[in-house]
Amino acid sequence: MLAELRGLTVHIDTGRWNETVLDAVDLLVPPGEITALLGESGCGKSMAAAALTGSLPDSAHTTGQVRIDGEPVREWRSLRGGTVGLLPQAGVTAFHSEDTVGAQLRALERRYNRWSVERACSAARYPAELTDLYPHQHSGGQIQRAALAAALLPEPPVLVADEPTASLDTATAYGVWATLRRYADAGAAVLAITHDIPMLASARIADRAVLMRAGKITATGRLSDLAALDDPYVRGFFQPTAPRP
Ligand SMILES: Nc1ncnc2c1ncn2[C@@H]1O[C@H](COP(=O)(O)OP(=O)(O)OP(=O)(O)O)[C@@H](O)[C@H]1O
Repeated sequence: MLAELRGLTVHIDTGRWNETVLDAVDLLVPPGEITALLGESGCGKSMAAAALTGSLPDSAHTTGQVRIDGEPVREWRSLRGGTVGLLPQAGVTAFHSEDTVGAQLRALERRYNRWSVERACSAARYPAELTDLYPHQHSGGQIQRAALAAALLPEPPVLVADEPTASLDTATAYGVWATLRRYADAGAAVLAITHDIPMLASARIADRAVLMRAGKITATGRLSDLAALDDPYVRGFFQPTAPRP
């Protein structure tokens, strides 16, 4: 399934301040691939994820389209979870607070009848012995992996992972990237938002990378092609010692 943003502009107006957070963004997330979305903090990556997963804030005004397999999306409720899965940047927001993570994962297993809880937890590197804990009793990295398990359970053909490895040690992060790689190899369209460029580059995990700056897509290509660009903003991502302009 191909997911895409077409000419998507998102303007946020909270009444106290307003800002254009996405500016005519064209973004392709093809099946069978991991597309890495990179860019400096606050440039709009999570907003692009929210647009693809139908979870923009109420204060957002949009123009342009979100398309799944070429068809403009009008009714998000029918797509969420089963068709388009989201691993949110703050994993704890994937759960409600009143029930254990295990109970919530089992509810997803029953609802979608796709992956088992055991399979999803193992793929997400989430330790099964934690399932009796409530969401707030987890560490940041633990709840992030629980949220990945929750996102995988419905086996969505499109998976958006917002900083899937941000709170993880290197070995666990590598395991999570390997899972996302296998998930894409099985046919899913995966969009991974990340600052974990050294891991992406060394393990050749992503098929393509898309670079954002101030709400706009500024470059798209293989990671190695982007790394070779003679642009100070781009170089800042690949050579962390160089100050960004
Ligand atoms: N719920 C919200 N309501 C209003 N504005 C928001 C909301 N969430 C984010 N923004 C604004 O949208 C802009 C883009 O934020 P976004 O979260 O997409 O950045 P990001 O690239 O994902 O950053 P980071 O790498 O730090 O997570 C920021 O200026 C931010 O202040």
